Amino acid sequence: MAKPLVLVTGNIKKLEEFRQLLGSTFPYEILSKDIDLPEYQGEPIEVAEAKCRLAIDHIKGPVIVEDTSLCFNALGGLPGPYIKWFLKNLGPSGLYKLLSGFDDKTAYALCTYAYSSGEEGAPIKIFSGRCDGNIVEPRGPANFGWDPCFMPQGFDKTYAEMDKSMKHSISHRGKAMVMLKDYFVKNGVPKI
Ligand SMILES: O=c1[nH]c(=O)c2ncn([C@@H]3O[C@H](COP(=O)(O)OP(=O)(O)OP(=O)(O)O)[C@@H](O)[C@H]3O)c2[nH]1
Ligand SMILES: [Mg+2]
Repeated sequence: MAKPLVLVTGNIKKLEEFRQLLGSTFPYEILSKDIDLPEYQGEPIEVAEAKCRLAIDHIKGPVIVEDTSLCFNALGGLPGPYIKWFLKNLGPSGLYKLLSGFDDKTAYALCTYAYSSGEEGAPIKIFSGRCDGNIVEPRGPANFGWDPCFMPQGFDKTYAEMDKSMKHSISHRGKAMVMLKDYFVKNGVPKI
């Protein structure tokens, strides 16, 4: 029997959105595993690849990992992959204040999925999704990370103020998931 795909994440909200986006009709079994993977430094793709390599060592089968960046254009793309620590220490309102000295409040959210079949020598496949927007004063429920201070371009609501189906239809994660699903539809999952 084929091994299930394992999404390795320690973040319950990411897992929740992953399951919602994947939908119930996805034809493969998905398990999740909370392994506290190290937070790597580097470009988003390098970070996702490094996480994926480590996840393969743990799972020894097909794995998916996700890394999320929030990039402020006025700061040359920072915090980027380091958003977790900025958020932890500053909160959404502190992220907004970080840009108080800049006219440019534009930012983009980036979701990078890295997938490997886990087989010896198998490549790591990358699927990225980007959503452009602005950093605003926090609005809406503070249920998930920086959602209250990110307002996607062309909308007057923050991610936090949107209902989930609206967020999913335009979000960084929603866009990455379209590509990930498309890959599995075309290639299937390995029978190992
Ligand atoms: O408001 C948000 N809307 C989102 O859609 C979203 N996606 C991720 N995040 C936060 O951004 C950081 C990424 O760091 P991250 O990718 O390393 O995740 P993580 O360490 O929490 O989990 P993982 O690495 O075990 O999968 C973490 O603080 C996440 O909570 C989001 N916040
Ligand atoms: Mg992490």
